Amino acid sequence: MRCLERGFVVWLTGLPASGKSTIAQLAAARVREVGVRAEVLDGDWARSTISTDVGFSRDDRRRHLLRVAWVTRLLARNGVAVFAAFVSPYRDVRAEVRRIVEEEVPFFEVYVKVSLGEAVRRDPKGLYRRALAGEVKNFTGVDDPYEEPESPDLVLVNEGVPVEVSVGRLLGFLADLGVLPKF
Ligand SMILES: Nc1ncnc2c1ncn2[C@@H]1O[C@H](COP(=O)(O)OS(=O)(=O)O)[C@@H](OP(=O)(O)O)[C@H]1O
Ligand SMILES: Nc1ncnc2c1ncn2[C@@H]1O[C@H](COP(=O)(O)OP(=O)(O)O)[C@@H](O)[C@H]1O
Repeated sequence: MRCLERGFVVWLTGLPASGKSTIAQLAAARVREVGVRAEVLDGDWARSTISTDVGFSRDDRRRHLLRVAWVTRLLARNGVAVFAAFVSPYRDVRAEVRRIVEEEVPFFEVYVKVSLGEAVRRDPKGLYRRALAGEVKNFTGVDDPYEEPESPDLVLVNEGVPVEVSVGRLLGFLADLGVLPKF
């Protein structure tokens, strides 16, 4: 497995259940298939390891995401293709994340877009149901904001299409930019 001359960070943002982690995992697997090192970081991983001390208030999410940004930066500057999948609902915090990462490596904000209705229908963890019942507070999309990206590098409408289509679009985008070999 080889490192890239220059790694990069793909930052997938979107509602819970939009498909961020699935796209990140499948994209990383495809990158590894061509012999390049790839890493996935997502909310489930970070919140059970380096961010066990944070909840879902605005300040907590910010502290958590800036910490993650530094981890992605360290990996990418060592030649890893990094896929970070976080709800990251606030525009200003995403801009801070970008500033941290872009000091050293390319950063691409990718908006994984689905309607709230579709996210609620998927609800793989049953959290929307609990949030709508008032049992979970500050849940993004229900009683907490999701600020849509205004100028993302890429939008993946991950609804009404197989997830593989979104993965293909993401890898095509990265190959067109020349940061990854053609797939
Ligand atoms: N209140 C609240 N709001 C949003 N999400 C919640 C909340 N409570 C738990 N969860 C689950 O935690 C996952 C989001 O974690 P993240 O670290 O990605 O969130 S954030 O970027 O700090 O906003 C998110 O998982 P994903 O579905 O992977 O996005 C949820 O399953
Ligand atoms: N394009 C798609 N069409 C239908 N279901 C999808 C699609 N992409 C992902 N999913 C499903 O949506 C659910 C949430 O995906 P996940 O990757 O966990 O989202 P997130 O990381 O954004 O919370 C999973 O059950 C996943 O299999």
